[in-house]
Amino acid sequence: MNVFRIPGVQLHTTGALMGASVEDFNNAKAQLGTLKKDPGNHVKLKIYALFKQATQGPCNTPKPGMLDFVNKAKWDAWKSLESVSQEEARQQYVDLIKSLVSAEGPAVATPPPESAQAFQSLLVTTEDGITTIRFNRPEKKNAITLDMYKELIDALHHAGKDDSVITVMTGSGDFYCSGNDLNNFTGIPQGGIEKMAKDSGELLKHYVKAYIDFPKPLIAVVNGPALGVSVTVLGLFDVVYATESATFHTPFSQLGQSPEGCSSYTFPKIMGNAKASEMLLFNKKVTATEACNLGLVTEVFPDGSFQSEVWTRLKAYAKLPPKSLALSKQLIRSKEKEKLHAVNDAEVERLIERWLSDECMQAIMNFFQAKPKL
Ligand SMILES: CCCCC/C=C/CC(=O)SCCNC(=O)CCNC(=O)[C@H](O)C(C)(C)COP(=O)(O)OP(=O)(O)OC[C@H]1O[C@@H](n2cnc3c(N)ncnc32)[C@H](O)[C@@H]1OP(=O)(O)O
Repeated sequence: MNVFRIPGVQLHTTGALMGASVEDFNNAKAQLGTLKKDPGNHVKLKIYALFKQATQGPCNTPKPGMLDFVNKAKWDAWKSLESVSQEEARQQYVDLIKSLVSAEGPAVATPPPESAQAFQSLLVTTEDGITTIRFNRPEKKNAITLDMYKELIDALHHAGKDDSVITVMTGSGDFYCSGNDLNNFTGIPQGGIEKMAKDSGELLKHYVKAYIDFPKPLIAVVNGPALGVSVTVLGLFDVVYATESATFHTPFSQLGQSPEGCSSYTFPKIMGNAKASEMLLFNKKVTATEACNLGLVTEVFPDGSFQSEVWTRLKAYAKLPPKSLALSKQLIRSKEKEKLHAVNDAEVERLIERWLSDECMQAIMNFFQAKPKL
């Protein structure tokens, strides 16, 4: 029995684990004991929670008392992963330990690999020639906060320059991403609501620009339902693989908003005006198969074999000549880059007006007053 002792947190590593990569999991566990630097309480709690979720599944112990701070923090961390499958938790555990160990790499002059950057709401790893950017707020269906937009811009910037061959975006837990975090528009900051809308517009413009200008093959692994801005930017990906239970929903008019992510141009181009209008104007939620028929999704896989089939394929892609891939992608995308930037500017300008509208404010209040979900 190995015990990795963190003050107040003990991980006893016994018992059989589900799934095929017990060896990876055990290796990660062993590597945990070699860490030289304390990764901090936030990361330690995440390690603890992922370990429990991977080995025992959803939290099944009674909630500790309020004054039992350490055990309550551990309980909350584990509980927050209740929608994460054991297989997913095990993968995240392995990914997180790898990123911590690679951050400590050999003490040499070269900076630690970009993939080692620890983000608050993302899990970014580089392995087998693939940089994976994983939305990592499963307890909030991977909704994107303002800071998360900045982290995603940063992660894409580094992925575009690191030594990986392709970049993959996917989600933790049972959702791919539920789009913009609607809390982004609730607190009115200093400078008032106009400044908030303008600043959000600038942030969104840079966020979408990061996709337009991304230099390498960018692949979405849509592991569950996708909403809003996580759907609209799919038109800027090179390949979109989806599990059969995934859905794609852009509830803009319901929220008093308007399309972003260049979808006002890419969706009609991909699927025709009428089908694009059903999604972007009339809030039609489509299944993975329907999205594939529309051309938004490249291929749909059975839920049971999705992860293994897709990652086997992606690892094969990552063995291809990197410069040929990047330069061919740029050839395909360069013709429309100017147009896409102009569309992004126009969409952001419209959204700034929408965010200041009564329609939008009322729609967001409705959401938080627990009106029927979208
Ligand atoms: C810089 C600014 C850029 C802005 C760019 C604009 C983009 C446009 C968009 O993205 S529009 C789309 C926005 N997204 C939504 O409107 C989705 C809202 N969420 C829902 O409808 C539902 O939560 C759901 C369908 C995604 C999932 O429903 P389910 O019943 O399965 O789960 P819960 O509702 O209980 O969700 C679990 C907790 O997660 C919180 N949450 C989920 N999505 C969001 C979100 N987008 N924003 C904020 N919070 C979200 C939900 O509130 C629950 O939290 P709780 O456990 O604390 O209650």
